[in-house]
Amino acid sequence: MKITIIAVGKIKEKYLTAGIQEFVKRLTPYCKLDIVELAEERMPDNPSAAEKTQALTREGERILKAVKPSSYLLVLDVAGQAISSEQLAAKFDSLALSGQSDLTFVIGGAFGLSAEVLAAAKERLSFSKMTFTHQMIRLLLVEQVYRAFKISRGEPYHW
Ligand SMILES: C[S@@+](CC[C@H](N)C(=O)[O-])C[C@H]1O[C@@H](n2cnc3c(N)ncnc32)[C@H](O)[C@@H]1O
Repeated sequence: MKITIIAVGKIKEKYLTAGIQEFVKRLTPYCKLDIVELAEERMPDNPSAAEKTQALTREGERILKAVKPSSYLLVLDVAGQAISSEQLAAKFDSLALSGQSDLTFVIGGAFGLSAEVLAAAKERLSFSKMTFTHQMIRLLLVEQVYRAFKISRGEPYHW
């Protein structure tokens, strides 16, 4: 399976970089994983609602350009659908069975994702009702992708 994570913004915390790298390494036998990091749009201090929307729209255009049209697009969105790790594993399996082995996950920046990106997604996934930083959610995502492969293969992990 080929998995691409498109993420807006850099990881600045060393402890998160180390955690993400660990799961990227662990995922090597299970999938080909690419992380595409896009720059955050510049925003004035205390942006107005219109300035935020404009910046999100520009960011969204760059995100959508980076998504391969044939890839199955899942976006991470606080207001999306909450699913279990087992359901994520089952989703990977059913997509692979249906011939879809190219998935793209998108993580938004500090102000979230544009309406266009949300509308383009096949699925909007929520990791809980709580909001995480874009840096933290990247670690959570790679761990959940790893967990999904372990579940799907019936391999031991910290259940
Ligand atoms: C700091 S959050 C953006 C918060 C923004 N106010 C919003 O409502 O989208 C940055 C990105 O992290 C991801 N994210 C943060 N918390 C999440 C959660 N609980 N579930 C899914 N994605 C989350 C989303 O992709 C979001 O665009």
